[in-house]
Amino acid sequence: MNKIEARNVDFYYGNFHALKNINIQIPNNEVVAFIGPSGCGKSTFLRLFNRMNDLIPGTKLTGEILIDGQNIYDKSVDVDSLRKNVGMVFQRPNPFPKSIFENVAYGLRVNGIKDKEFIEHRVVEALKGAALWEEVKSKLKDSAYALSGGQQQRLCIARAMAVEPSILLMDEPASALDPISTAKVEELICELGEKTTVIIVTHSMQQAARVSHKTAFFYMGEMVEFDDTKKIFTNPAQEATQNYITGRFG
Ligand SMILES: Nc1ncnc2c1ncn2[C@@H]1O[C@H](COP(=O)(O)OP(=O)(O)OP(=O)(O)O)[C@@H](O)[C@H]1O
Repeated sequence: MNKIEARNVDFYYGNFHALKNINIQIPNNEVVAFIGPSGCGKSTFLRLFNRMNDLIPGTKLTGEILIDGQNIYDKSVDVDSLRKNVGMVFQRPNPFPKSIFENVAYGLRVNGIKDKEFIEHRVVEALKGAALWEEVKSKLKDSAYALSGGQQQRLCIARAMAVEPSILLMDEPASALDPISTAKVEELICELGEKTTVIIVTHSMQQAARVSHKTAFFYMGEMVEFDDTKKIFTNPAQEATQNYITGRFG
């Protein structure tokens, strides 16, 4: 079964038709990149997978989004549990005004976990998984704001991963980072993709090529092409994709 499937998805902000009849099937434990020019709908589509667009008034969705075979817009779906299973990392690191430790423990506490040892274990594992442990192990009680931007972003990844989501959504996660931090985050994405389905929106085609197994190209609200990343970047089926990857527009 596919991990994520979109069937005939249309999405509107008021009268504006932002996504047009999107169909996609995303397998389990792969990294998928969404690319395309600014305003083509990548982030809008990404946010449908954890129902983040529900928070925007005047929006309308038709069609279905299935995760593990279940339509996540079904009335019976509990949105909190959905968001626990579908984590998200944003463009700018957004740590909470709390200690490094408490940032990562946050999701566990919100989920009602009280076992101190368990929480400690999970926090350490998540920080190690986010390749941040060595840099922060001696200052777990310090404010997260004392970290660099790149460290804060890895902290946000650790925070998202601490509750063990099976899907991680990343909206331009490295666009605010320097090249060294970007390389660390990219390495992390490759590792996470071994046990998590990762969807990453990126403006960097090099980044998409480095981290993803599959790539979807969007243009003006449509998904023009979805295929193996190698194919998209070497021999795309559509002329619009070819034009975009060769820098003829966007
Ligand atoms: N909250 C909103 N209200 C109204 N229109 C919106 C809203 N968010 C996005 N849009 C519009 O929907 C379209 C798609 O936006 P979206 O942010 O999904 O594009 P994108 O491909 O992620 O762009 P970028 O690469 O610049 O982040 C754009 O035309 C945008 O102006």
